[in-house]
Amino acid sequence: MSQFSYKDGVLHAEGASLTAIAEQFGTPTYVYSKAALLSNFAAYADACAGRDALVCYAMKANSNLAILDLLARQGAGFDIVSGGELLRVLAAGGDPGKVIFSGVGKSVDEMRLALSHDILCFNVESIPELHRLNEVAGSMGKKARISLRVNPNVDAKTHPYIATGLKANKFGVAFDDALDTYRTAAKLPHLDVSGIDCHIGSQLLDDAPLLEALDRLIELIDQLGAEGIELHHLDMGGGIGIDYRDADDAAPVPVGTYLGRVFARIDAWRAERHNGKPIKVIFEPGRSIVGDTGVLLTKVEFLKHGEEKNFCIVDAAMNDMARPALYQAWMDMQPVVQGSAAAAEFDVVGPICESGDWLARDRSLAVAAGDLLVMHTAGAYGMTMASNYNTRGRAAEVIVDGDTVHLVRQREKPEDLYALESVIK
Ligand SMILES: Cc1ncc(COP(=O)(O)O)c(C=O)c1O
Ligand SMILES: N[C@@H](CCCC[NH3+])C(=O)O
Repeated sequence: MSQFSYKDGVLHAEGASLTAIAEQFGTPTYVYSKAALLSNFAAYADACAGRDALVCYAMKANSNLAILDLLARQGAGFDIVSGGELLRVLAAGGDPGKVIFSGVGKSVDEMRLALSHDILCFNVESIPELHRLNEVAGSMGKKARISLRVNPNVDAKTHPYIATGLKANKFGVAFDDALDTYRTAAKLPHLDVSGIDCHIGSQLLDDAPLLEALDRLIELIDQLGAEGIELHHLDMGGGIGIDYRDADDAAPVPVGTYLGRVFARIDAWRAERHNGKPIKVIFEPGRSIVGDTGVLLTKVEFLKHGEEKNFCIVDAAMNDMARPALYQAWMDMQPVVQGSAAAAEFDVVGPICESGDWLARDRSLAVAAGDLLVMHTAGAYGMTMASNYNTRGRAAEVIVDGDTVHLVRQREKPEDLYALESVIK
């Protein structure tokens, strides 16, 4: 159930009115619902109950410390892609023993940091990375647990910029090279070959491609087992999509249904071909944990009636939310107060000097200058992809818990944005 709903014509996040939040904290502001976050995580935790499974939240989707802290307290692990993300997990009190490290370009320093905190596993994406990790671990007198990210060459049927499991993508080890790469890994003295993983793309509404990828991973686990290379975990990556409320989109498969299908396949395989041996299952969801927990609250600066189009110019921009500009993503917009003006068709745009600075196109909106608008389903890949383009400070972030609103990130002040710079004397 959405935690964002109208009460007496005013949009609320849980028990807090978005008008009051804008008055207190200004705009643009990301507003998250704690109840929505906990309920999304519970969908994964419930489906994993009683099983050897771990949910490693892909924190690139939203890495605010308060969100990490709430998830860590629910038992979440974390999927990280940089040393900086590991530092955030530690700062939020997360358990490094539940951290997996993904990404194609891990640096020596990042490997050292992760090894010094004894993370659960490195998801390795190439042979040169295997050698680098082996050397770094050796120099520290450690063994690094690794899994290979295998590219199952499955079409995820999502936007090309967020599909990752095709041969043409930079990610993972090619399926046909995987056996050889495992053989190489197994010979390296400072690596402990522990698992296999894949991640075929993001915002998948159907789980069929994910299950196809699972079948391919299982095939490899069988082949490796026959050579004496025993794997202890299987990591499905992230990818389950969410409902952006776009009427053109199909409904996403529910999380519980998807996980149920994964476990059913794994159980059948273990019973029939794996001699009942255990295998831990890891998931790396990002968007489906945080996407619908947040809105971006913004104010209308001006309405501008052009020759061909009407523009609703707001104080949020592509630096706050890049998804429309980057992927032509459709994000739902609604006024905070219902019925303040007659509806007209607008492009909702920001103040940045780029024609690509738009948040929504061709939308019927009943708004006047000075009104508040929200962009829905903005909790994932919103704030984490924000920038300071045009020397704009990034937005504030608040979390609503019942009728209490907690400021969890202050608005950046423009005068702080050049603090690291200096002129040549
Ligand atoms: C390796 C990896 N794991 C997990 C995720 C999280 O994906 P999603 O937000 O679609 O669940 C991503 C991002 O697509 C990723 O690259
Ligand atoms: N940033 C993308 C998703 C990419 C996921 C990272 N592998 C989005 O906003 O949809």
